[in-house]
Amino acid sequence: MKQKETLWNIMDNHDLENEEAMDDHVMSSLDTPLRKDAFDLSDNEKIAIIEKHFYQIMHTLGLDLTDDSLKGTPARVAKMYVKEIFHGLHPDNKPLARRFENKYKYNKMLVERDITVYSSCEHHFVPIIGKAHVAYIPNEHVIGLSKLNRIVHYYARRPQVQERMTMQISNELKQALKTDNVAVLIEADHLCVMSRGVNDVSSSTITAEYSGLFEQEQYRNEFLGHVRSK
Ligand SMILES: Nc1nc2c(ncn2[C@@H]2O[C@H](COP(=O)(O)OP(=O)(O)OP(=O)(O)O)[C@@H](O)[C@H]2O)c(=O)[nH]1
Ligand SMILES: [Zn+2]
Repeated sequence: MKQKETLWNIMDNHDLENEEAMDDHVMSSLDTPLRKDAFDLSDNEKIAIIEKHFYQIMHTLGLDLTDDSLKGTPARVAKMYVKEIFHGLHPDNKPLARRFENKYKYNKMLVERDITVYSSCEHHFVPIIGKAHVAYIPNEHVIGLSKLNRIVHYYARRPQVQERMTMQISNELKQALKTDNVAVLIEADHLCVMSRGVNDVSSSTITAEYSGLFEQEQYRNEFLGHVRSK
């Protein structure tokens, strides 16, 4: 209890500093807008602060936080935010995609399709659920297949808009693979569109970024053919 109080004091001081830092975005328009001091707190400090705030949200909604089923929820939500669904906000959690020499001289398209996208809408903090299809045509290098999935997951696990997520994944793949020949297509359902607001459960959102050879119709069509074939 003593330790928790100390952490909550850190939060109160931190909030004051944050107000001053609010407009202090340091990154490019493609980066998720994070403040300079985004990484000053440890994961455990963040969890303690979020837990306190989520307790207040539930309390304000009138929920009885002495109830057996509810009392652990603020801590559960806080841990889930920091360790799971917003895990991709911290650059330490970025997957390492070691490059291997393309020793087979494979110079055709590699497509990794149906990669699960589980993200969160940054406007409403509700899920975005869908699939990403990514492809590249190698030059000198290849990376492990699972790294394609990991790169998608890393950028999905943060508050997002689908367009930025698409561009972030595309840029990361270009850097990791040292080629511009990269395609990214994401099809996703936004719970903020389905379960509230306009309440449309049948629409979905498609975004795509084609670079290098994929700007040419021939390669783009081949990619789309692979994505659509089952
Ligand atoms: N471009 C884009 N918009 C998104 C994405 N996710 C959610 N949105 C939209 O963000 C907008 C936020 O608009 P607001 O008018 O401020 O929010 P709102 O009053 O809750 O809007 P409604 O959803 O129409 O009820 C909504 O139109 C959402 O559909 C996304 O990935 N990309
Ligand atoms: Zn939303």
